[in-house]
Amino acid sequence: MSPLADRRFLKMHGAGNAIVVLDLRGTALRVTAAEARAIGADPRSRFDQLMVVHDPVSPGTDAFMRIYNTDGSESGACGNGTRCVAYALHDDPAMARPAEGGRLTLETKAGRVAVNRVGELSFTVDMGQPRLKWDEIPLAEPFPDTRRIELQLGPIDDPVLHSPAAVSMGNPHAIFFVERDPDTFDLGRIGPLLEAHPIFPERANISIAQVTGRDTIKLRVWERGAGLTLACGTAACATVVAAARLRMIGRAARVALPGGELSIEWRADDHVLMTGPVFLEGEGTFAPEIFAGASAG
Ligand SMILES: N[C@@H](CCC[C@H](N)C(=O)O)C(=O)O
Repeated sequence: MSPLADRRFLKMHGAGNAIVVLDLRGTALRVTAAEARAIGADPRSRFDQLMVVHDPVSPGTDAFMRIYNTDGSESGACGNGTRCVAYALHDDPAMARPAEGGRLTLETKAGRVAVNRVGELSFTVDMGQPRLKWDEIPLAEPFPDTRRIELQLGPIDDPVLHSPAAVSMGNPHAIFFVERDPDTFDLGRIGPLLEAHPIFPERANISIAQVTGRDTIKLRVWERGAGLTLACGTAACATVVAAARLRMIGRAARVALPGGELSIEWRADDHVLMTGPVFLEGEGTFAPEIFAGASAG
């Protein structure tokens, strides 16, 4: 029997990105990859990301977050999930602790992020500094320090999809800028091929972005380990950074995703701020039977 049986969770979304929040503070429990897959496979707790809240690790932080994709893999960052965790730590009666009011500092395996509440259901996350040098985003071979990767796409065979920008926001992103509506691309077919392209030994989140104005971008994302999602906060951040570096926009933009809109600002001090909504759909407890056969990591 999994120790997660009957544990309470929150079902939320951030701009359409499906998030489950699980509070494991005060315990030594750790979610295995198999348990994460089992939770995501149950329609009651279906998620794009499972955000597991642990006791803080470093001084000056409020909590440590482990972030799981539907395939059980872990990520160093999740923008939309971070806003959901911040909401839970502020407002959920079972999770909020009086000392946690105001600004929160949350830690992941990729580093710290600071979160400010800017509205009842709206949060701004300081996502930290983007990493742009090729040796800081996992790539299989050394590449010249040019702004884009040259990819041999083979089976994709679409002359428009070439030379993505690569940006790490604590997780790896490859962004294809295109001049037509991202909806006209078959991202469900292209995404898995690119996610697993041998150039990305840790795989990558794949974005198709259209700059629609001086401060507006339309974006669709195939997420590493999760597939097509309605929104991806770190992809929106990475896309604005890449577009600004390519002089396609200024340093701030509203990013329209299928599930909602995020406002991104790449500040002069190099930090990327992401502002967006959260929505609480409900809560539940994990049915013990979903973990049958899910004990292996
Ligand atoms: N949806 C997230 C990103 C989640 C992690 C990603 N799939 C990865 O594996 O890096 C977001 O809002 O940033």
